[in-house]
Formats: sequence, C-alpha cells, structure tokens
Amino acid sequence: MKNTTPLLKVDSVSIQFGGLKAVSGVNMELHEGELAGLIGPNGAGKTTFFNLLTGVYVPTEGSISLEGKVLKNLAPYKITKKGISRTFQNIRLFGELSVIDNVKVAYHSLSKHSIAESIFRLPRHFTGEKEMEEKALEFLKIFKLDGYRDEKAKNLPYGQQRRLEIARALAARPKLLLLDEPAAGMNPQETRDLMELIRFIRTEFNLTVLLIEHDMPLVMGVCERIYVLDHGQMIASGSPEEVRNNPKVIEAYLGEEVS
Ligand SMILES: Nc1ncnc2c1ncn2[C@@H]1O[C@H](COP(=O)(O)OP(=O)(O)OP(=O)(O)O)[C@@H](O)[C@H]1O
Repeated sequence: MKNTTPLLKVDSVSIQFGGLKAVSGVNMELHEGELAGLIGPNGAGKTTFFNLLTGVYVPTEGSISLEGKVLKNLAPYKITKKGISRTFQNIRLFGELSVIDNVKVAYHSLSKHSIAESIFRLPRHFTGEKEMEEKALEFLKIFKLDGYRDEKAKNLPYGQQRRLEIARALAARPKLLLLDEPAAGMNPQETRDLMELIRFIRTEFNLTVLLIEHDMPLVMGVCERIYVLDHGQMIASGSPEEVRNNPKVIEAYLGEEVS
C-alpha cells in the first residue's frame, strides 16, 4: 500500500518579528518524490519559511513534521541529520576550502567515526576519510565539477558555485532538499541545464524537492505543484496551470511577469 503520511507537513505555522507576521498560518503537505515550487513577490516570506523548516527560526505558532514526527526546537544541524538540507539565496560555501572539501564537510556531520578516532587518526578514521573522498567525488561528477576538485571554491564561476552548493546539500543525504533561488545569477543555458539536473537528482536520489525561484519559466517548467506566498500568507497552491490562472496570484504579482 502506498505510504500516505506526507514527508513534510506544515500545520498553521506563523512567525512574528515585532509587529510583522512574516509567515502567517501557513499549511503545506509535501509527499515523497514531489518536486514543488514556492513563489511569491519580494518580501512575501519565502526565505523565512525555509528558515522555519530548517530550525533557524522557531515558529511562534503551529508545527512542522517530517515523516509524521514533529520537529520541535531542534537545532539546524539536527534537522539536517533528520533529512532536510538546503542551499542559500546568498551562496554560503567555504570559499578558502577546495571544491571537494566543501562536499566532504557535509559528510563529516554524518560520518560514523567518532571524534576520538579522528583526533588520534585511528585506522577507522582513514577508512572513513577515503570513503568520504570517493563519495564526494561521485557527487562532483554528477554536477560536472570533478575537474575542479582541488580549486578553491571562491575561484569557481558563479553558476558552478551554485551547483557546488547543491552538491554539498545532497551529500548530507537529505529526504527533503530545499533550494533557495538555485538559478539566481545563471545565464539561460545554465538555467536549462540546472532544470535537467534537478529532475535527475530527484529521481536518482529519491528526493522530495521544494524550491524558491523568481525565474517563472524554471518554476513552471520543472515543478509539479506550486505554492504561492504573499505577505506571509499562502494565497494559492496547485499545478503550474492553476496557479498561473489564479486571480489572487495575478493580483499579487500585478506589474510582475507570471508566465
Ligand atoms: N530576522 C528578521 N527580523 C525582522 N524581520 C525579518 C527577519 N527576517 C525576515 N524579515 C522580514 O520578513 C519579511 C519576509 O522576508 P523574506 O526574506 O522571508 O521574504 P522573501 O519572500 O524571501 O523575499 P525575497 O524574494 O526578496 O527574497 C520581510 O518583510 C523581511 O523584512
């Protein structure tokens, strides 16, 4: 029988900053394998919503569950371990570290060998390191970054830094991958390649993906379901077609392109 418990369930979640309700009574259900988009005008609350899902902020109301279990007061790294990882609107790589080390950082948080084994460089540490190196390289290959493995991350062109951030997020073996404007700053060809890649990794890694994106052709082209935030409220959700023709959405975007 098909599992009907949603992978992610967001139940009436709100957060208030002083007098501003940045996210207000938001509901969302994402099922395993779904590829969904979160759109909305500037300042609608999209990044704040990601910050709530990843434990950066604690909701003032409501609850968030992953696989039926409420994620309550968990630090962001613990939420990553439970299976939610993300990329950031402003790329957050370790610029001075090599490309491959940026991916290995994600493995360290999951690695099975103890801190003592690492400090004293016991045999298990070396097996662990070798395994990590091999796995990290596999991810770099998928993202066509293996040719840059020893380059400092800060020296990569912008589009490749974005891809590296996704590779790093994926290396943490998430069930749910959150991408915050993955195509920002990419040229049209890079954006098209990225769409393909997102579809590919969703299938290959059995992922559920939620992405924030201002590039409407990207969102409409790649996502099966779209959620629309406006002034902190979820004003619509549905297929790209439904959302595109929804009068509330058209009104929220008045003056902006939604096609
Ligand atoms: N830590 C904070 N303290 C106070 N206000 C905040 C904080 N974080 C976000 N806000 C406010 O919450 C609202 C939503 O911001 P948010 O960055 O989530 O919007 P967004 O939809 O991601 O916008 P954009 O598309 O421009 O990135 C904005 O008015 C913002 O100024």
